[in-house]
Amino acid sequence: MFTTPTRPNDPSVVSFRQVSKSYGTGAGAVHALAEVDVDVRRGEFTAIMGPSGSGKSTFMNVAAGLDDVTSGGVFLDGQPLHTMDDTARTMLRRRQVGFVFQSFNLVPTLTVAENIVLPFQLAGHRVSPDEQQWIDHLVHVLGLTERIGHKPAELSGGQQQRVAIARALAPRPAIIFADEPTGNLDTRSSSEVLQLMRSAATEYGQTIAMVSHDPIAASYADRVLVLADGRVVADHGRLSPQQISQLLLTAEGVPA
Ligand SMILES: Nc1ncnc2c1ncn2[C@@H]1O[C@H](COP(=O)(O)OP(=O)(O)OP(=O)(O)O)[C@@H](O)[C@H]1O
Repeated sequence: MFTTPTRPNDPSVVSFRQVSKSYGTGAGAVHALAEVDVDVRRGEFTAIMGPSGSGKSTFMNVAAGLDDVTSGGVFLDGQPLHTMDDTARTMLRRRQVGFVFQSFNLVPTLTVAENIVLPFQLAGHRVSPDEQQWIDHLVHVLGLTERIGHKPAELSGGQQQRVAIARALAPRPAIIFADEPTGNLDTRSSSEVLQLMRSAATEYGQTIAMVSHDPIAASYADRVLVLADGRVVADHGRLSPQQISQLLLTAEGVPA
């Protein structure tokens, strides 16, 4: 029915084909996503913006296979999430999706090193020498070498988020979803974290989709998507914070 799924060499990592997601039925139904057709392109850093309730979290949850669609097709790295069962989606997510959250979500009892290799352990996968080299490289470029044996509570917020980014990048997933990654950080740590995500896309070709309300954060992205009432109402290349603020003001006034 949906004929253009992504494949590993395709330019899209996530494809939405006429995706709708509703909560409830009848007059009281909420259409969190309404016939969304969009691709998240490989190697790009995409910002997903929009007012509260516009569907950003739903977009991310559906794209990551955490939530079912009501109708339409969702492809993640060429795999049709909408036809897969929970177990298959979980396996795919463990291999191909990294997450970075506002609240860092590190395991408090584990060291930095142990947190970073956690995705490998959850997938029941032993870290190969090549993967260990990559992890060592990430730890170095993310400035975590001195902190490798520390627990999260002994780190600043910015350092904790850098650990979360290392953990997300370590398995080289097809895509990293970042949900307000700078929401709990001061200005300086925010710009460090955003610059690191920017570099991950430019230098490693890492695909990143970031949900954010912040025009400054979104100005680091290659592409800015704006949702309103469950629809994509704007789709732009790189923009300045001022242009993004203006875009949000306009987009919020766009009828669904
Ligand atoms: N589990 C649910 N049950 C019912 N309605 C829901 C549920 N989850 C989300 N919604 C509704 O779907 C719409 C989109 O919600 P969503 O959380 O995706 O928006 P958002 O853009 O991420 O908002 P915010 O910026 O406030 O986090 C909202 O109207 C919300 O109330």
